[in-house]
Amino acid sequence: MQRTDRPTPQPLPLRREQGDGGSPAVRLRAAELSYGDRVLWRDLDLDVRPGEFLAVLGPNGSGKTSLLRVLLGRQPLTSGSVSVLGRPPYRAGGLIGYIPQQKALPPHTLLRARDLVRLGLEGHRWGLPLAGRAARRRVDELLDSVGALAYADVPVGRLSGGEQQRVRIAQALATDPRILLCDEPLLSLDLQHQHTVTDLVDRRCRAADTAVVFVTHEINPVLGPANRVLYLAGGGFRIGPPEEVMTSAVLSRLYGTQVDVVRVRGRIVVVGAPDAAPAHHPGARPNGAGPP
Ligand SMILES: Nc1ncnc2c1ncn2[C@@H]1O[C@H](COP(=O)(O)OP(=O)(O)OP(=O)(O)O)[C@@H](O)[C@H]1O
Repeated sequence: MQRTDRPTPQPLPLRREQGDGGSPAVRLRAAELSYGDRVLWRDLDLDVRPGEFLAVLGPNGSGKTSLLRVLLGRQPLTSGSVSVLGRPPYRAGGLIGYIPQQKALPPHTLLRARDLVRLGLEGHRWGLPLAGRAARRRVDELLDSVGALAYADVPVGRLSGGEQQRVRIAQALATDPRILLCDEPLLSLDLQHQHTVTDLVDRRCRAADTAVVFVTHEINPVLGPANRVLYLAGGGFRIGPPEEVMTSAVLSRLYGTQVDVVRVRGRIVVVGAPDAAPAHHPGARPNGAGPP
C-alpha cells in the first residue's frame, strides 16, 4: 500500500480576484468578545469573501479559537454583530466545514478513515441519507481529493499525524461547505506535512470558492496562500495582507513591546513576542487596537 503525504503535483487552480462585490461569507461589525472584564478583541470589522483565505495568528489566549466559536454559533459576541452567509451563525451549520483543534487520535481507535468521513457525510445531512453505494462513492471521492484513498480502510489510530489530518479535512469537506474553519490543523505536524495540509486547504479554497478561516501558530506555511492575515494580540488586532501585518512595527504596536520580524532564507521568524496574550481590560486600550 502506498502511503505518501507529498504535495499533490497538479498546479494550483487560479484564485479569483478578491473584488469588493458579492456577499461576504463572514461578516463581523464592531464585534467584541470579552470574558468577564477581560477583552479578547473589540471593534472588529471583518468581511471574509468566498474564495478568500484568511490566516488568524496570535499568541496563546488571544482569542483565535473563540473567534471560530463565534462563527460556529457556539459563543455569543459581547457586543456587535456577526453573520455567516447572510444569516445568524447558528443557521449556517450545514454550510460550514470545521476542522477542530485536536491532538493525534489514540492508537487503539478502531474507526477506519472511511468511517470518519462517512460520519461527516451523514452527521449534518438533512432528509434521507445517501444510499449505501452512493455514500461509499462520495466517501471515496472525498478521500481521493485529499490523497487519502490509499489508507481508506486503515484504522485511523494507526495513521500518522499528517495522514490523520488529511482524513479530518476530507471529513470537514463532506457537506461541501462554503466556509471552512480550521483550528490549528498544523499542530504537531512536521514542516513538510504543514505545507501539504495548507496546500490541500488552499486548493479547496481556490477550486470551490470556499472561504477559509485558518487559525495557526505556524506563520510560514500560510504566508503563500493567505490573502490576508488577522493578527490578534494584547486585546487589539491588525488585518491586512501578510506583508503589511508581519512587520516589526505592526507587531511591536500590537504587543506593546519591541518585537522583531526577521526574514531568514525566505522564512519569517518573530523574535521577542510574548508567548501568551497579556490580559487587556476595558479602559486600557492598547496601541494598535482597531482596524489598520
Ligand atoms: N467560556 C470561557 N469563559 C471564560 N474564559 C474563556 C472561555 N473560553 C475561553 N476563555 C479564555 O479566553 C482566552 C482565549 O481563549 P482562546 O481559546 O480563544 O485562545 P486562542 O488564541 O485560541 O489560544 P491558543 O493559541 O492557546 O489555542 C483564554 O485565556 C481562555 O482561557
